[in-house]
Amino acid sequence: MSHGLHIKDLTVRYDGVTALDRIQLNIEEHTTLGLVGESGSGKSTLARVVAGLIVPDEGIISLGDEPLTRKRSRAQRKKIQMIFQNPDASLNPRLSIRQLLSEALLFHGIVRRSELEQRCLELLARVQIDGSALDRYPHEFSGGQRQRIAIARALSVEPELLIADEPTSALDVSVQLSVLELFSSLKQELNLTMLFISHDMGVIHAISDTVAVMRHGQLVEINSKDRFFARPDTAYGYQLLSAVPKMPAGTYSRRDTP
Ligand SMILES: Nc1ncnc2c1ncn2[C@@H]1O[C@H](COP(=O)(O)OP(=O)(O)OP(=O)(O)O)[C@@H](O)[C@H]1O
Repeated sequence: MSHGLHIKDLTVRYDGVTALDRIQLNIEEHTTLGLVGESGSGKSTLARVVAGLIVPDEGIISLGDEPLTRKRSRAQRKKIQMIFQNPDASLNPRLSIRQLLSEALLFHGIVRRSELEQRCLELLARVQIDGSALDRYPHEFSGGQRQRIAIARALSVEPELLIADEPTSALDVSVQLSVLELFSSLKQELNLTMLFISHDMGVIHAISDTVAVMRHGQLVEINSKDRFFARPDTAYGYQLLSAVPKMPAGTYSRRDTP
């Protein structure tokens, strides 16, 4: 089996409700899969089960040749990191940025203590946060900056797969684009393999190589980004694309006109 993520017959039920129904999916190494679908279609459940936060009822998740066990080892947990919609989900408010980054680095034995500070500064630089942040606390930063710090923390352990579940949706519109641009540049620089969830087709277009469409717990279409946006294979894919509001020419108000 090639590197990357491989999912076979993955099923998750919540109290009898089938949230994921025999999902088959591969994400090739160094590519980004954009996952779309209406609210309640199962996107977050897929993210959480791949991240190991939910145990599936059935199915197999493998990274490269390695099947991930139901109870994951520390080494397996390190390999898949997740960015949430709300960065506070992964940033303990009582820890300084230095502690937040160091904790993960030491826990997984990534660096020696003597190299910690240097590595923390490199991680912050990678997400365009000034080194003076090290001894500050999450609440001292804006939402966009906190999301950058959460990204630095996720990247600190050099994961094989990064999962981002609506990572820009909770941010001010003014910073959404800059965080998306950060994901795009990290993707290039670090050759990341990503599962990226968004309901925003513009975001999916900007970041994805492949697009997967979920509906009622099933994957109904998997397509290359270019093909999906030019001509989706399914009527449902087409419906999702046509629901995107378009700005018809000539609708700018006078105030916006230079
Ligand atoms: N903890 C839970 N307990 C019971 N049912 C759940 C739970 N989490 C999700 N569900 C149900 O599972 C289905 C899939 O939900 P999920 O959150 O994965 O969808 P989603 O596509 O991520 O939606 P959204 O875009 O709104 O986040 C829905 O029917 C939802 O109501």
